[in-house]
Amino acid sequence: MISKEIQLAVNKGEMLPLMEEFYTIQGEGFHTGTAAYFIRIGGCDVGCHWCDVKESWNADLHPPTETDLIVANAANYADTVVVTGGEPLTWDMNLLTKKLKAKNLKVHIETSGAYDVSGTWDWFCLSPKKTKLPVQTAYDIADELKVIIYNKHDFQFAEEQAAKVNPKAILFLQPEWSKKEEMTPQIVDYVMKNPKWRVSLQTHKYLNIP
Ligand SMILES: C[S@@+](CC[C@H](N)C(=O)[O-])C[C@H]1O[C@@H](n2cnc3c(N)ncnc32)[C@H](O)[C@@H]1O
Ligand SMILES: Nc1nc2[nH]cc(C(=O)O)c2c(=O)[nH]1
Ligand code: SF4
Ligand SMILES: [Mg+2]
Repeated sequence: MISKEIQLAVNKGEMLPLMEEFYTIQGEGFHTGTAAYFIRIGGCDVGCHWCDVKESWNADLHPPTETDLIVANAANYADTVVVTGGEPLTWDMNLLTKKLKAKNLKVHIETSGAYDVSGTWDWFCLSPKKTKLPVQTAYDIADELKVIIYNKHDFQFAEEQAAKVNPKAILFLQPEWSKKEEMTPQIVDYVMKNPKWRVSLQTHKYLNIP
């Protein structure tokens, strides 16, 4: 059990359950190949059965960490920070993003968009999930839409999500990692037939980096 004071600080976004932070190369989506400092915040109850970071789900396993400390660490690395999780929008992201931006960092998010949007984002990557669809604001502000393809039906889901997202969003299809042998060729065919989409691969896994 954490104390009432800590719970209050977490509610205000002064502390966040930090799972890990690491400097690496953005592996996915529009900014693939560019250096970024990743902040992975614990806690998610969206429940994707193929989630590649299930250890993040239980927020209680990740120590509430001062937002100021997270920001101080991030500022020592690249000029771009990617906030991910878990589901970062489980928490109030206003203070974290305000403080990161005060250090002149560009602030990106990886999110399912399932919860109310907090924080100010230079890049908003929306990866919608069938189990908990995004809130309207997430569709409105998304810079990229990244749909995970686990089976054939997911192409249909991708089109439904593309119809909901703002027209400026850049559209990506990304194979679910365990199904990549089967689904990547189908994605390649699909993108050639439907060139409004682009292919996104989890390149960090091919590179053996975090
Ligand atoms: C682990 S999630 C964390 C952020 C947020 N909860 C979300 O889902 O967007 C980061 C990204 O990895 C994607 N992802 C998770 N598991 C995956 C898998 N097995 N194969 C491909 N992409 C995956 C998610 O869709 C999301 O775009
Ligand atoms: N290199 C690298 N790129 C990523 N892009 C999104 C990631 C995530 O887990 O949110 C991720 C990740 O875990 N590692
Ligand atoms: S929303 Fe993101 S972190 Fe949560 S289960 Fe799905 S992929 Fe994993
Ligand atoms: Mg990842």
